[in-house]
Amino acid sequence: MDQIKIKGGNALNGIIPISGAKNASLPLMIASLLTDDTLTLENVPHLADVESLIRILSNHGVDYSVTGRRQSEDSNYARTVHFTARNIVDITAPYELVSKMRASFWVIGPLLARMGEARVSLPGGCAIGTRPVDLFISSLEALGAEIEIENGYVHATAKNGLVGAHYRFPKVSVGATHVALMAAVLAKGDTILENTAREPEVVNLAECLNAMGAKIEGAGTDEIRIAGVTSLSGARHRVIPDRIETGTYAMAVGMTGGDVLLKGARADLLESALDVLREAGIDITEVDDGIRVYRNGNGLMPVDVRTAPYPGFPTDLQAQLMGLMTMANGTSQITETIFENRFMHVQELARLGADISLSGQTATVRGVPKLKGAPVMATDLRASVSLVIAGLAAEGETTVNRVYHLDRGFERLEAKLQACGAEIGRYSD
Ligand SMILES: CC(=O)N[C@H]1[C@@H](OP(=O)(O)OP(=O)(O)OC[C@H]2O[C@@H](n3ccc(=O)[nH]c3=O)[C@H](O)[C@@H]2O)O[C@H](CO)[C@@H](O)[C@@H]1O
Ligand SMILES: C=C(OP(=O)(O)O)C(=O)O
Repeated sequence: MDQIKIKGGNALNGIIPISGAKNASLPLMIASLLTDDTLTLENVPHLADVESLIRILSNHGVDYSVTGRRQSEDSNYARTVHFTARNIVDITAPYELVSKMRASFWVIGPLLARMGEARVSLPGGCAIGTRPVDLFISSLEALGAEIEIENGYVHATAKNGLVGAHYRFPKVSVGATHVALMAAVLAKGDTILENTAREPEVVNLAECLNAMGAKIEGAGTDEIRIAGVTSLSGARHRVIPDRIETGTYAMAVGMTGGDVLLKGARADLLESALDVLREAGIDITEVDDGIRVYRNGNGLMPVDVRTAPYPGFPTDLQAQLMGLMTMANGTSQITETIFENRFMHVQELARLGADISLSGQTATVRGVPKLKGAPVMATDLRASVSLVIAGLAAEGETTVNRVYHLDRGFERLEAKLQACGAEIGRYSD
């Protein structure tokens, strides 16, 4: 199993290209199930989750092809991928595939809308919480689906098609918003969805669906209105830059000091996180081709933060912020409000010398003057990268085990950091 080894202490200086967003790519790829025409997505990152979803879509009968880099593209890696779901050959998403990646459950929306039936394995919980699917079920039922749960599978049917409805989510959910949106675009009549997630990835999906011929208004607000259409066509659409990768590297620079251009990043996608980093004393400026992050030798200020749905501080940056605050000049309080168990990184950061205590959903982080390298264990995607951030500043060597978690969501992490002066490498044991 691969390990990442880091020799801490080097400042980061240079350019880090920001990849296409994992959490935008996944729903966009799933949207290809809604049409028999080709959906072309630009700026799709090379990630384990993208590859897993390609396997799931292939099982439903989706063909895909990748085209090479074009003259206008400055990244060697961004891919343009074409997805064609000419014929859906299987409406079942089996346990073996869905259990590998939660977002694959989302195929339930387009399969139901296009085929009138879907049978999708329950995704189950994961290291960060129980993650139920009740909101997916109640919103699809509102659109006229009949749903039964049998043998670990959600079986949804709408033999005469879905019907537009007025539905209010009792709780904000990114995934359930994506799915209800993808289902409602092909429903008969109008749908109003209230208390919807406002995440930029929802906006990116709605723009793609509109380019395919859907009639959606209000994405990015808490009320989305959809006028159903009978069919969708293909389209060409670009995946937005990854705001979580952006925030992660900004925090890495905050941790080590240095001066880095996050090339292609969009500040408007993560204002609340950038505000927190400014409060911590990191210099952040929006420039023509991205975001410049700079910190000189001054210490970091502590911050108090609560995670919240967009536009609040993202839960997907909570672990990284905790890594950063381990070396602040004072005590920070970080409260997790989205997932009940997203603190697996606390004990691993403690192995590096961090002083963190947990009470309920709040972590109190007392800054220490230095961290010391140690072997640590990655437990989930964002927890893993918080250990990398801490390792970049720790004295001596940090070995991060189980790095397959990182490969789910960070494209070429070691190469990007090495290019800015970090001593970091991957080894197989
Ligand atoms: C692939 C992807 O985009 N994943 C993101 C997505 O996950 P995901 O879409 O799974 O997260 P949700 O927004 O749905 O979850 C928010 C909260 O709602 C709860 N919930 C959700 C659905 C449901 O039917 N019932 C229910 O109770 C969840 O357990 C959680 O406590 O948004 C999360 C919150 O920003 C991010 O951390 C994930 O990175
Ligand atoms: C929690 C995440 O992903 P997922 O919802 O796929 O588990 C994440 O991207 O941080």
